[in-house]
Amino acid sequence: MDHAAEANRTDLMTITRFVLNEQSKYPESRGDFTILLSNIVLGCKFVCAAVNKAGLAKLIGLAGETNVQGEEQKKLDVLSNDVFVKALISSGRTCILVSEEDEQATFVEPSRRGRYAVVFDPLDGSSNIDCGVSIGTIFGIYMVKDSIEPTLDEVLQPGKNMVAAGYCMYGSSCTFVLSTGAGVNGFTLDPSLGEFILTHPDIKIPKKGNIYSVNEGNAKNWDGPTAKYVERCKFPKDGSSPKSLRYVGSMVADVHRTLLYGGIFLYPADKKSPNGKLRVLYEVFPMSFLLEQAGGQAFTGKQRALDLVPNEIHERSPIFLGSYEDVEEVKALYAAEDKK
Ligand SMILES: O=P(O)(O)OC[C@H]1O[C@](O)(COP(=O)(O)O)[C@@H](O)[C@@H]1O
Ligand SMILES: [Mg+2]
Ligand SMILES: [Mg+2]
Repeated sequence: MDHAAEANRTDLMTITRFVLNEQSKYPESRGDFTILLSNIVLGCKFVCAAVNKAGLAKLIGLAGETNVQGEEQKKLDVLSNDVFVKALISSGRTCILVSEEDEQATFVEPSRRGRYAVVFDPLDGSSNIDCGVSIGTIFGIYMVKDSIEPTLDEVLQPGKNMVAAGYCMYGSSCTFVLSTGAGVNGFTLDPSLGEFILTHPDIKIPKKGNIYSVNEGNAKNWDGPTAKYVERCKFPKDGSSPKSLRYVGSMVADVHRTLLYGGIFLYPADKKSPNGKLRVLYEVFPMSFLLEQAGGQAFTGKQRALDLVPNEIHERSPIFLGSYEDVEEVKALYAAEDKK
């Protein structure tokens, strides 16, 4: 192997340097975003370490509280939430925080306020914590108009207005995936260095995939278009081979695989949950932002997911996201249904 040529082709890039490079493209930038992101990265490293030793450090199991969603909180849900609230406030760059684990939004006290609002799911895939299956953290960032007297309107707005979104997956390796509106990049944590290194530059999702990802246990309650679409995945009429089913039950893990391999992830509405299960602000929006930035698309069953305007911070929405052509097929089925 021609090491020199190889060395000239690749770049040993940490996430800090990557974001500083991005920042240098905006001469007027004060570095606020870079500081905010470095605290989010620190929070992810902290949670990654806690997840890795969860079984040893008695961090498995329930915390004994219930969150606003009526879900029993896991110890790691509570710990991760505390870590991110601290990391975000101590960045001095945020004014509003919306967390899955907190009923109300947190308004940062004036002396520590900055001009970003952060919506986040501190620990996603909670049902998989105790069995050590991949889980993650999801976040979205808005630049607020008025950091002096911020109101909830700063976050109750379309996802397309976010300035950045990302997730960190705590799996066989710890992977941080980020978009600041100019493509999607993935970084892998080198535990020996404690550094996130650029390993997945400029991620582009394949136009079409051969994987579908859904909790088929809800099938009896699905609406017509969803049932028809999944039927087609299993019994294609166009002579193509059936899609493979993959479902981890952690949105971060199912979306990460979809982003890299292509295909579609869906959590549709059904008779039991007419708005689906996943939350608009800190699950649907960040993942839809990343998918669109990678060349895929995200659809609610009615509209482009990023055009949604939520009315309240824990609002849910059905979601179909993934490869462009696969989601296009779902959109056609809903359009046909609407015509009936
Ligand atoms: O068990 P179900 O109904 O398939 O739901 C799985 C979905 O619920 C979630 O676990 C909800 O997220 P939280 O774990 O953050 O509450 C998603 O990660 C996942 O996609
Ligand atoms: Mg979640
Ligand atoms: Mg969660």
